Amino acid sequence: MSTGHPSVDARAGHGAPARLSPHALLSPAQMGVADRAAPAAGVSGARLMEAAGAAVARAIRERWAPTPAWVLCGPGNNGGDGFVAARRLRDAGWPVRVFLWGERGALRGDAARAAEAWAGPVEAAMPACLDGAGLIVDALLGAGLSRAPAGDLRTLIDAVNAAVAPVCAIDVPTGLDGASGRCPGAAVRADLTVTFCRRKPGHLLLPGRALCGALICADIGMPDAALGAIVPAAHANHPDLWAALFPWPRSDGHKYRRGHALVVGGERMLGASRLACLAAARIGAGLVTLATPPAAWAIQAGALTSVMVEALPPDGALDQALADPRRNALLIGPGLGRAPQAGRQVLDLLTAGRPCVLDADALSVFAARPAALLDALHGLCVLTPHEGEFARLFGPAPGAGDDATPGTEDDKLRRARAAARRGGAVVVLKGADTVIAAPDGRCVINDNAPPTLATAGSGDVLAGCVAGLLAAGMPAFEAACAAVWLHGLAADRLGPGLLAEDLPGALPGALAVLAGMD
Ligand SMILES: NC(=O)C1=CN([C@@H]2O[C@H](COP(=O)(O)OP(=O)(O)OC[C@H]3O[C@@H](n4cnc5c(N)ncnc54)[C@H](O)[C@@H]3O)[C@@H](O)[C@H]2O)[C@@H](O)CC1
Ligand SMILES: [K+]
Repeated sequence: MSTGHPSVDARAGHGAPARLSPHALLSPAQMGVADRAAPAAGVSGARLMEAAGAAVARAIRERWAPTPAWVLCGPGNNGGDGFVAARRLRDAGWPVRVFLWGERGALRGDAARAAEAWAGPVEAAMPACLDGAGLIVDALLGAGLSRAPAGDLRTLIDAVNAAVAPVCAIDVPTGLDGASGRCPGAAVRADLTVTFCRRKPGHLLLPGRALCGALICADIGMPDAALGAIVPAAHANHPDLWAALFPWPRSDGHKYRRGHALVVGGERMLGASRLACLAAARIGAGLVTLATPPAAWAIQAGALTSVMVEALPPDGALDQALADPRRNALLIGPGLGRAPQAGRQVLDLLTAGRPCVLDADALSVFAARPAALLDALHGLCVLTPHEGEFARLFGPAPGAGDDATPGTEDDKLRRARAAARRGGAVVVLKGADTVIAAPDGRCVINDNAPPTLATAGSGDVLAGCVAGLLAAGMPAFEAACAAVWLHGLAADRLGPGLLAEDLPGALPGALAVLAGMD
């Protein structure tokens, strides 16, 4: 069994099923597979549903003081979880009312039994029923979303969102596609979402993440054997995935052993390449050299202290800069500009066959001829495009109004994975929900980046972080995951008001947190 992250899926022992990483993200369809496999592994669906509803009731009681809880149940097992949660809250002394969207007689299996066990009144769900609620529990639809909510359901969702009471969603806010994070219509906005067993990509990808509110993933006793054959849709970024490969300085090391990053800068936006250089040095490269057009040399040399600055020849040729093989990681893009020689420089760097980061203009300069870049990439390359740069190379994202079928993963995961496969390189598709994809199909979603990172120059810092870790010897995919995580943590520690130039100086604090996680 391969999960894409063998390093994190430890074997429990001889003959025991593999334990799926807690950072694995399972699509709703994969959760359904586990659900159906659970009884054969000794855990019935009814037991899972009881554990799920109990976990919801527990999470609610931990977050809110007793208040009238109105539970909206739908026609499937998500509704069944709602009936269990309602019973558990009532048993704890809370005032509870249950409203069903659909016919009572249409409930089946475990959900029907959960409704029986509730043994209380079940009213019809309609928008006016929300009056008087102190808390709304959304158990309308979960993993079973099969099309855009319409008609009555849409009206009900709108009413939930208009109500003043806080909302706890079971599994996913109704209307959210757990596979993609997209909402093919209206979706509930929750304050708390309680999901089960493992998170889904849609809990981390936007807009889904923003609809979930606080997220709790509860253990409901899913047996390992039921999860064993599943290859996760992705993983959530976490040091467990890459910390074993993190290139901490060695006590017997010297600066050359820590690697030498070469950054190729341009003639304008000089701060961009400086930010990248400082980040590369802070995160772990032993030496950093900035190769710059002659016209910018004096300014760059005057502004940088621990980074070496050298002038390129007037035609921008890189043979001299690349002559020293100890310059083992290359970065081009920040502040590069789109002059004709920029494209040639990018291709020359790729020809060197060394670990290489391509960012910003190094990508955009190929907008009119993406194949020229994509055919030249190799497995040691990391591309760090934002959505605009990505679209120039790989085509536009589906529009916001696009009616993707739920569960088809027509989203950032699919696009990043396809781009990585096409280029044969690691792709970091940036955003508040950055996705890192490898050509072999591994995919990681990052969720620690604060919105304050949306500021000029933060991408240059990220590109420098990746280059610094490549120079220090980390493999490309793990270097990209580590850089994105440390970049997010550094920003988070700075808080509001951060400028990109604060980030390199905040990396030591982020590195200290990482070191303390061992
Ligand atoms: N390990 C697990 O995954 C567990 C899952 N459980 C629950 O089971 C849920 C999944 O149950 P189901 O597969 O029954 O799915 P749901 O309960 O989400 O709903 C399925 C029903 O909704 C209908 N439907 C879907 N989209 C619709 C739309 N847009 N408009 C109108 N009707 C629509 C379907 O036709 C189907 O009848 C999970 O979300 C979770 O809450 C728990 O009971 C226990 C364990
Ligand atoms: K729900």
